[in-house]
Formats: sequence, structure tokens, C-alpha cells
Amino acid sequence: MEPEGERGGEPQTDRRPGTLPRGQERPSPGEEREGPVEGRETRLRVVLRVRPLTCKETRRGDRRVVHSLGDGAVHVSAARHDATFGFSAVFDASASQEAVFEGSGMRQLVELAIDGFSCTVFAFGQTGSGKTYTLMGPLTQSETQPASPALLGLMQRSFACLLEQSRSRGSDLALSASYLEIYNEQVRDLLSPGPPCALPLRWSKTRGFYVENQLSVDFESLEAIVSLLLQGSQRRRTSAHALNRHSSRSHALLTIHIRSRAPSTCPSKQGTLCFVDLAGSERVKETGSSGELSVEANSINRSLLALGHCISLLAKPRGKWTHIPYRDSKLTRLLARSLGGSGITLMVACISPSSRCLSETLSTLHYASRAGRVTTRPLANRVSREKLLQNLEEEIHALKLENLSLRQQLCLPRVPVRSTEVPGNPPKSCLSWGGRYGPAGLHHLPLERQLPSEGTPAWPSLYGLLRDFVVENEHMRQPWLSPDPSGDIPDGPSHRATRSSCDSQPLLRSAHAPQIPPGHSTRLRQPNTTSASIPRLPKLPPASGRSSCPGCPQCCPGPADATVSQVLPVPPVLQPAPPEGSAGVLPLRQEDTALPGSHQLHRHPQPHQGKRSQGRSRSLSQQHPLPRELPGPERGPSPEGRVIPSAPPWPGLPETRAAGTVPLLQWEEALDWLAEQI
Ligand SMILES: Nc1ncnc2c1ncn2[C@@H]1O[C@H](COP(=O)(O)OP(=O)(O)OP(=O)(O)O)[C@@H](O)[C@H]1O
Repeated sequence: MEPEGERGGEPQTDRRPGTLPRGQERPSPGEEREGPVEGRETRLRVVLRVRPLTCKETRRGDRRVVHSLGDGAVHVSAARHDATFGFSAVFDASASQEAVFEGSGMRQLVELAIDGFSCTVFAFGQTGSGKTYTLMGPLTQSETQPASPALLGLMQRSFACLLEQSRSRGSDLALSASYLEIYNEQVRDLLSPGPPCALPLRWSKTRGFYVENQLSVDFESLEAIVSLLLQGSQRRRTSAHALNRHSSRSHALLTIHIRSRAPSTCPSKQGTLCFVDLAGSERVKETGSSGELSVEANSINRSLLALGHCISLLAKPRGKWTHIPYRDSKLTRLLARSLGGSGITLMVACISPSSRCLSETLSTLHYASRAGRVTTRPLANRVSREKLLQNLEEEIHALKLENLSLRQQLCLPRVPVRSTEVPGNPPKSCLSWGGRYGPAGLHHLPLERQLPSEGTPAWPSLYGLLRDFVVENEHMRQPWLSPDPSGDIPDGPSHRATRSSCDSQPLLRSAHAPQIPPGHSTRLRQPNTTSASIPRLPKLPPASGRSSCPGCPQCCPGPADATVSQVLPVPPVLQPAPPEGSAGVLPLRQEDTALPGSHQLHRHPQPHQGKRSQGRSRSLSQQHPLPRELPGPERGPSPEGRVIPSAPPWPGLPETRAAGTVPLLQWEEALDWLAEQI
């Protein structure tokens, strides 16, 4: 079934069915064909999907009260209600999933995301109206069988389109995904293993609202991203009620981050494609919800009300509103950019044709009509070479601090400064540890000088370094995670970055082996040593008397959105340094400690897998105490008073520390860095 038109319109009540709404300021068909223009006010595109009557509704003898009129118009007729609405496209009960994908403008949205725009598609409507079906289709046919390809939803089709576009344009794209849900006003990561944990939602001038400590997973194939979708969706909160046996009890947001990684592409484009599956509005009386279900329903309805309120205000001409209450709910905060900012948004309104759902259907149609008047000013996200460098520098700096801190806590040696080291010519150990520019080499040469002239591929080295830090730090934080005997970095979706500190699972184990589909290339690090054989990292001291987790209700009751000042680190009291020549908490046998992931990273250069959000950088400093100078002879500052980045392959056998060979972080510098972060 093809889309029925390219129009949109306010409801025209008591109009003759068959005529289109008129007199509305909305994009002309030509304007829609042309698509959004950067910097120019662009309306949200709203399409309508009417699902078929369910077996239950048919058995009950429900009447169809929604009729498609063609040309993007839909007519609702019931005893006391008679109204026509217009949208960019209307898909009736016979429309296939493919027709919805092709007719909704989804393909164009994917292309815009590749071009660096922040694109969002969100499905909304009453509970049981087909939102999840439209976005994902049925995820499985049965326990063992995947869903039929014809039923795949907008998400899977977009993933395929994205990968196809990436290949056909010959563009080298780095792709990663994050997936979260808002459940009872708590933001939770759906890709993090372990029990759900609330993540803090923060705001910054440059980024707007963002979720801190969110896990982001790199992927390169359709199987990998579909597998992530499946994993996340299985974690999402669902329950059964009278109107839907698998009702989503949370709003879910899956975001694909698209970054062009061609070294010559500067400024680099960084687009996003976000799929929002809103929980359905519901009348508790009709769904029969009670207890926990009714608490969830209240929370869902409240956040949808806040969204509706924002949309109503935004639908007024610019200048007629001064303040949009995005802060009223987590949902509106996260959608702020898509609704009123610089993003490009497609809304899919889902309704049931049943006479029993009439009032909810009318409410959705009014809501959707209003949304059609909301405008944004799309702006592509282009990151200049300088900005990219600065971001990398900040991240690497934060990781170095964490690395130092972790090494101190584990009484591991740091890299000695050798007189033979020449700037820009890192020693062999560093080459093998950190790729072309090992950390020690990096330290000696200012970051910007390590970038070759434009057009030559320096980025992979920097990203490789960043990735190496992430991996080593993760291992030190999760020392019971044992290495992959092969020493390889998993080459499937690599779980990167931003994690809540209360997530006790190792980063690399979070690749969820059993759920990776057959044929997928992910390899996992299997534990092959016992926790006793590897030193356990002492629990990190709480920041300001709080748990190191900034928002988890399990470890820190209180508002999740703690202000930055509440979670700033307090310098810890470090364990005393081990006596000279001793191994501290070690000794360890060489085979216990070999962590090939460190020293063989260069065999699998995956330059972009180390990218982490700014939130992570800051959180690192929040979660891990800054190192402080230790008493003892080795306490002398580094020759240049700078951070000496971390060491040869971790953990290795601890070296005897010779006086003066282990430069330490200057406390003033750490404070400067902190001030910068704040
Ligand atoms: N276009 C469609 N064709 C066939 N079946 C559909 C269609 N849309 C929805 N359904 C079926 O209707 C039921 C409810 O759909 P779905 O779970 O997607 O609703 P929802 O709006 O996401 O509900 P909730 O808000 O409660 O999560 C499912 O059984 C689904 O398979």
C-alpha cells in the first residue's frame, strides 16, 4: 500500500468526507519533496498509521470509525464526532511495513543523518495502537525463529539502508548505538548488562540535555545492530494488560551515532538517527491496570502530557512563546532538540480503527495535527579538525588521570622515563601497547604535533590510543575479567565507554555472546583465571560521601540528576605505596597477569571504537579519585611537571621503582583540569 498523499492539516470537523483540510500553513508538496534545508525553518513531518482491527476487536463486533480518504486525509466518523485530518501521508490497515518505510520519508531521514543532521523518528499513540510494531515489527516469530523479513519495522529497514548507503557512497562511517528507556521517570541503559540502573540526565551549553554514563556500542554489520536491538528490547520493561499482551511500560530511545571517519573529511560530520518508541497513553479503567501497572501508567501519562504541552507551545508561531517547559519530564528533555532545536523529526502517529478507541484516537489525531505545525531549524553537526582534536585531547587526558589513579590503587608501576625515548619516536614497548603512538610517545609530543598534515590518516592512531586506554582502564577496574587467550580485541560490536559505575559487569563481557546471531563475528573474552589470581581493585572511595554512582537508586538514594558539584571527587586517601622492590598487592605469576588485550592491540586496529561521550570523561574524574603524591623517594615531580601516561603492557610483573623514575601528576595540574571540566 503506497502512502496516500503528501498533505497535512488541522482537523476540520463536520466537513464533508472526501475533501481535504484547507487553509493551513503547512509545507507544500514541493517543499516536502525538496526536503529540509539547513538553517531554514522546517516542519516536523507527521504521518499516520491505522492498524487493522485485531481478532479480539473483530470478535467483539467493533465498528471501524477511521476511513482513509486518500491524498493524506483521514476521516473519523462516529455518532457525535465527524472530523477530517490531514497528514503528510496516511497508511491504512493494508499498508505493508515496506510501504510505511518508503512512504514515510524514512529513507531520506537516514540520508540526512549520514550528512550530519540529528534525525529523530518517534511513534506515538494509544496503548496497543501499533507503535512498536511499526518501529520494530514482531522481533521474533517464535522462541527459535526470527521474524519474517517482510514484517521488519522502520528500525531494521533503516539500519539496512544506512549500511547500504555507507557502502554505496564509499564513505567510511563509524557507527555506534546506544539504547535507553525512561521507566517511571528514570533513565536506564538497555545495553548495559546487570540489573537496571538509573543514569543521570545532565545539561550542558554545548550539548543540551544528555545522558551521562550511557553505554555506546560500535557495530559494523546489520546482524550486530539487530542483535543489539533484540538484546535491548528484551531488557525493556513490558507487561500485559487488557488492551495489549506485550505493552511497553517505558519510552525507549535507540540512537545510532554516525561519524564520518575519512581522515580527509574535515570538518567531520557527526549525525544521529534516533528511534523513539513512546509508551502508549492509556486509561487505567480500560486497561484494567492496578498496582505497579497503574503506577507505570500514571508515569507514562504524565510524561506524555508534558510532551503534549511542549508540542502545543511549540506549535504556536515563533515569538509567541518564550519558554518551553522541557524540564517537566525526562522525555521532553531528551526530545528537546528534536522538537524545537536543530534536528529533523518524523512523527508516526498510530491509531486503532475501532469504535471502542474513538476518544483516544481523536486525541492522538489532534496531538499529531498540532505536532505538524512545530518547526525546527536543522543544522548539520560538523566538527572541525581543531574541535575534534580538543575533544580527543580531553578524553585522553581524563583517561590518563584515571589510568594513573587506578595504577596507584593497584600498586602497579608506571612507565619509567628513559633517556633513550625521543619525542615522536616512541619506544618499542609503547608501539606495541598503544599502536603507532603509544601513550608514552604521546606524552612527549603535543597532541596536535602528532597529527600529520591534512589528508594523512592520523585519527586512527589517536582513536586507537583512546581505545587502548579504555581497554586497559576497564581491565584495571574489573580485574577479575580475564583476557582472551588469543589476545585479540573482540571484533564484533565492541562495548565502549560510558557506563554507570554501579554496573558491576566487565565492559568486554557485555558483548552478550549467546545473543549474537550465528555468523556474526563477535568474539568474547572468556574468563580463564579466577578472581583470586588477579588483584582486586579496592573499592573506589565515594565522592563527597556519596556512592561513586551518581544516580543509581541502589547505591545512592536521592535525585538522579545530582548537580556536578555534588559529585565532584574528593581526593582519596591512597593506600601506602609498597615498599621498594616489593610487588604491592601482587605478586602474580606471569601467566595470571598476562593481558594480551593490552600488548596486542595493534594487531586489530579499530580506530573508532574508542570514542566516548564527554559525559564519560567527566564521570571518570567523578568516579575515580585523582591521584595524589605519595610519600617516598619516588615522589619527585616529572621533569616537565606533567602527567606521564601509563605503562607497558598491563599488568606484567611490577617493576622495582627507582627513585626519580616515576613522575607523578601535579596536584595543581589536576585541579586545573578539574576546573576546566567544571
Ligand atoms: N499494522 C499492523 N498489522 C498487524 N498487526 C498489528 C499492526 N499494528 C499493530 N499490530 C498488532 O497489534 C498489537 C499491539 O501492537 P503494539 O504492541 O505494536 O502496540 P503499541 O502501540 O506498541 O502498544 P504499547 O503502547 O502498549 O506498547 C500487536 O499484537 C501487534 O502485532
